[in-house]
Amino acid sequence: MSAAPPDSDVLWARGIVKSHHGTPALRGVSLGVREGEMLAVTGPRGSGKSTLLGCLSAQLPVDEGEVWFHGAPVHTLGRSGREKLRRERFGYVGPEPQLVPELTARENVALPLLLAGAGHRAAHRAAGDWLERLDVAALAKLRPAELRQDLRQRIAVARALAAEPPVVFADDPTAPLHRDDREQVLRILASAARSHRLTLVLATHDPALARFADRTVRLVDGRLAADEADEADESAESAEPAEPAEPAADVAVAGN
Ligand SMILES: Nc1ncnc2c1ncn2[C@@H]1O[C@H](COP(=O)(O)OP(=O)(O)OP(=O)(O)O)[C@@H](O)[C@H]1O
Repeated sequence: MSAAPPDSDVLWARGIVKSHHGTPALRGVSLGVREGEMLAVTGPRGSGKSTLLGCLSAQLPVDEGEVWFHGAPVHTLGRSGREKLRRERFGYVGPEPQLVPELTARENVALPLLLAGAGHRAAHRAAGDWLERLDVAALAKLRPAELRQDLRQRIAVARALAAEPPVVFADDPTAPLHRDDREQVLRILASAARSHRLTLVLATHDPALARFADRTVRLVDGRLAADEADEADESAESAEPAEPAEPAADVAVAGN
């Protein structure tokens, strides 16, 4: 029997099972992500965080279970449907900055806007604005090979946000950054998400970074830790909109 996803959830997953070449990575994960929410997925190395983000962001097909985006099934899409969904609706920042080497920083950031149909001038103006927000405007004309990895990552963050997709996935996005820079980049991600009402799903094994989120779920060995699993099961079974998340007491980031 299959209940419909709650209207309040922009992303909703039930019973996701996923293995990599026979190695189980997710063993039945159910959760909902509310619109405009910043959700942190924490857990030790190898607990399945990247795999979960891969399944939610339509990069990886699930072996079993369901993934829904705005009430439409993702788990039934083929490769090209998933690619289209990713291109048009999702932003993604991985642990390694992946930029197009032939393009300048500004061209890299403008790319998703151009693919979304923006005009050249508007795309480049918006790209310049995002580079400025990430404190890398001075690097606009440089190519990735001319830049340090932490600076490339700032550009990758600008690129993920530039087209203001409804959902941004950030998989350990601060990994290549110096400790002092991590908080700043996280703040920029969080404040961009809040001011533009983007939904942000952040994987990190650093609890200090998870405090930026509205809500945290913890994966252990491919499963949600007990309290979160209970909550997710209830939500999946009842298909009722869940209560708004209580922000953690130490959430330090304000709206903008
Ligand atoms: N491409 C792959 N091929 C084989 N096994 C994989 C692959 N990707 C992940 N795994 C395995 O799946 C499990 C979950 O990995 P995953 O990368 O999702 O965890 P993670 O919590 O994101 O880890 P980390 O914090 O180190 O990034 C681990 O046992 C990992 O070794």
